[in-house]
Amino acid sequence: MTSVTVRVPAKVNLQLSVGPPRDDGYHDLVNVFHAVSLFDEVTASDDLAARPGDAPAVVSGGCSVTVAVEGESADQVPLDGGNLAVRAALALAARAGRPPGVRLLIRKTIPVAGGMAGGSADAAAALVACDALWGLGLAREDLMDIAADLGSDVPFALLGCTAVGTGRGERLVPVEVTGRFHWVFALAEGGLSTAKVYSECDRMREANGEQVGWSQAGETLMAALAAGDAEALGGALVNDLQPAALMLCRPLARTLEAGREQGALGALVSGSGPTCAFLAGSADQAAALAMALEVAGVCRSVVTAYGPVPGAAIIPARP
Ligand SMILES: C[C@](O)(CO)[C@H](O)COP(=O)(O)OP(=O)(O)OC[C@H]1O[C@@H](n2ccc(N)nc2=O)[C@H](O)[C@@H]1O
Ligand SMILES: Nc1ncnc2c1ncn2[C@@H]1O[C@H](COP(=O)(O)OP(=O)(O)OP(=O)(O)O)[C@@H](O)[C@H]1O
Repeated sequence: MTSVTVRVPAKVNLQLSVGPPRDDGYHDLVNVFHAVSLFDEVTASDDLAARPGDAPAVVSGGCSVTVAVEGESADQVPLDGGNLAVRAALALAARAGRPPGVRLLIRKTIPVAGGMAGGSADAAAALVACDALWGLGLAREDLMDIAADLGSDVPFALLGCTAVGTGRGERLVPVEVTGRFHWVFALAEGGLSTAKVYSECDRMREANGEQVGWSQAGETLMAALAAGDAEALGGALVNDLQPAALMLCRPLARTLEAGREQGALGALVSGSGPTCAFLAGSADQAAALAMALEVAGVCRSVVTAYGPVPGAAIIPARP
């Protein structure tokens, strides 16, 4: 039996500027992605023998994919063709002369439907793992193309670190960052649908008669990243989806306020939410802030992480 394990990070959006809805239903973005040290792992193996308790295999074009999920909110992750990692394996197989199949095991730490691109991360990890397992050796650009078809956040999960995404968020330019930034994430009860948050954003803008102008990556934000200046970065964080996420999930306003009161350098909803992200000045300050948020009881649970970290990468086999 041969297996390949890939570790892949979550993301937080440092700037998420959302344009008007396009004809295809998507929105043009200026999306400053930042990969943080909260990781899922995806193991791809060629052991295709059925095991008791297996979900039915998803078969397409002669390729059979079985998936199992462990860890954070595993019961909320689909085990059928709706699983993004399964879709990734099948998309790669279609491109690669249809290998017989793969068994995927996903170990989740990234919150499900939390605005931290957990499903996208698993899709990116499955691409890298299956590419290695099947000995395809596809070029990064080819994996990036397949990733972009799977979802707007998937290419960034391959790339990692910090990058500006335009278009749907799939066209990426890496950003130079000095040092390491320390984050606290307040995980919420339940999740938010990304599509619903975008439509709520459109609805609120229309109701408020808001005109949406052209945007670019913020100069203060870029300078803060280049200088490794956490205080400046905290003041420059922007998320256009935040009002919509707060409208759909009212308790988040209190979570953000609690973090600000406890001295966070910046506080915002991560992507489409409902996870809230807080920037701290050091690892010690992040630990203290995490403790204070736990005590305040304003969320389901709290985790700390740092960024930037690299994108999906193979890790050595465990003995
Ligand atoms: C909110 C973010 O996580 C920020 O990085 C992303 O923009 C969402 O990326 P994602 O989850 O990979 O989203 P996709 O799977 O591509 O699209 C899901 C849904 O989100 C909406 N969507 C997504 C990306 C985008 N640029 N405009 C959109 O309007 C669309 O309704 C789409 O049907
Ligand atoms: N491998 C996967 N892990 C988690 N959810 C998945 C996966 N595959 C499919 N899904 C489905 O996708 C939905 C969104 O999950 P995900 O964790 O990717 O959300 P998200 O982090 O809010 O995404 P994003 O930040 O990219 O908008 C889930 O409710 C789940 O039904």
